[in-house]
Amino acid sequence: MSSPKSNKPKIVNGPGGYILQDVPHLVDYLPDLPTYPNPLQDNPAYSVVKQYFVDADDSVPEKVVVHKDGPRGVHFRRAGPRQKVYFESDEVHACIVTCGGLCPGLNTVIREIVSSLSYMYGVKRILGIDGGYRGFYAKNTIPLNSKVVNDIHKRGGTILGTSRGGHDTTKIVDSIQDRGINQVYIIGGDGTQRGASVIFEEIRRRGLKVAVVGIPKTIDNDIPVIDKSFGFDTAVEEAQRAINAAHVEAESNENGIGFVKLMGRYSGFIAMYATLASRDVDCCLIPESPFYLEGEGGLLEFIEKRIKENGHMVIVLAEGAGQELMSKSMESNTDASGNKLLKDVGLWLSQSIKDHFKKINMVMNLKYIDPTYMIRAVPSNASDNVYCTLLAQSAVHGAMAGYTGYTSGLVNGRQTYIPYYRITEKQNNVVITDRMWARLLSSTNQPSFLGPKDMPEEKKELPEKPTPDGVNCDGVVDIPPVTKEITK
Ligand SMILES: Nc1ncnc2c1ncn2[C@@H]1O[C@H](COP(=O)(O)OP(=O)(O)OP(=O)(O)O)[C@@H](O)[C@H]1O
Ligand SMILES: O=P(O)(O)OC[C@H]1O[C@](O)(CO)[C@@H](O)[C@@H]1O
Ligand SMILES: [Mg+2]
Repeated sequence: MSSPKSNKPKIVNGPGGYILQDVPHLVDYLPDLPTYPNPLQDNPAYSVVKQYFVDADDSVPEKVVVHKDGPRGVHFRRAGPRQKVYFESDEVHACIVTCGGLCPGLNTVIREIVSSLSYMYGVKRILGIDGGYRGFYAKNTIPLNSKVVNDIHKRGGTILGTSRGGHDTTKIVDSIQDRGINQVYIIGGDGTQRGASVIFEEIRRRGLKVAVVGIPKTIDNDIPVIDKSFGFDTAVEEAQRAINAAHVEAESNENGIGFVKLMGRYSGFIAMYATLASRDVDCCLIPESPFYLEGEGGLLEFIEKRIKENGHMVIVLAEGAGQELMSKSMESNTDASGNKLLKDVGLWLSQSIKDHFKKINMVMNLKYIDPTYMIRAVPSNASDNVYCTLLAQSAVHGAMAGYTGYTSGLVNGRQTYIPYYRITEKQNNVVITDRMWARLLSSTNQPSFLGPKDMPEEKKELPEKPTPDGVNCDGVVDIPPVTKEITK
């Protein structure tokens, strides 16, 4: 058994400040692995496609907006099939697991991983892990094939079941090893990808020929680097139904307020995009943008003004917004994964608004709509289905090509392989000093509820300054990277 070589990030530096934040490969710690011709070269569907195989040097830039004299910046390895593969078809024993909260498109991703493995690479042994990470050691597995998954994309949820908590690395890797699994596809959010990273490290430590692949899932869109997560568009679309209903109710009642609470624990993307899409919303409240209720410039003053002007209004609230305003006595707990369990800000804020209008003796009709789970329990829409298909196919191509320890993700419209540390190092949040939030503020014509002096310093997006050696590492972890120079 070979010993692991290095667990440091693989960084390749090139001319003009080019940086490739590369992903691990099985040969990093198993250097003598044999390769095989990719079976796709004999597949009639692909043999007609010119340049179907991805060039080994293809990479995708993280940032597409550049300055004339700026460095070329960070790049990720382009996803797709390679000429050579590191697994023979009948050698592959794959498994798929889904973890964390539900998200539209989970079943599509499962279906497409199974289809890609079966139809493109002739793989016959694929297992579903039942009920998230703990399913590896506490439950029976579910055999998967093209027939079993044929129409699952039409259903919401995950046919494999999901859970929070239960990540016992040793037991999970023991189970992988005992079952002879050599490709692990892990679909989940930020917590899940952290778990995948730990599993990968343990597999590398044990020197196993096992590819560990993450597929990012989160309707909150809180995973960094990627353009957006699958299911997000579907969730935003579904939220429109609630906002429409809120608008109809608000318009039809005297001084009506339609009030919609949407998901978004720490990141308010769903509320922001649902608001931008709808145009019926007068006020959007998200966790990243603090607000206050009472007094000049406060939320209640704004609501009163808008009602007096328009006779009705619609408010969209992300569940994580305004948590700090609620009584400290309303204790919050954590879930099995350690995520903060939120207090119900929707009910609390509805009551506060009602109390305010009672106090000023003004008629007001508030209708509170909480579609929380409805927006994530639906099957994915057409565009998310296509997205899920590309993600799943890319994930499979990467594992077959021997890459491991990566998340398959869309960056600037291209499929890429992203090293785990970039996915887990921080959370994706709405930057309220960014143009997108400004666009929302001008669309709703709501105040920011912040004076310029209150602007959180750390949220200000500073122009990127090159590091002294002329390259911009943009938050790369502080472990010294394994660096290689490209000279061409
Ligand atoms: N730091 C970590 N190390 C190992 N495992 C983790 C870690 N964080 C979370 N996990 C595991 O990942 C799984 C999913 O985590 P979590 O419940 O936070 O959901 P998630 O993947 O972030 O999805 P979402 O938040 O979008 O619903 C859980 O089984 C949890 O035990
Ligand atoms: O009730 P559950 O399943 O823990 O999920 C709730 C959480 O899941 C999320 O949708 C993230 O997946 C959050 O927005 C929400 O707070
Ligand atoms: Mg999460």
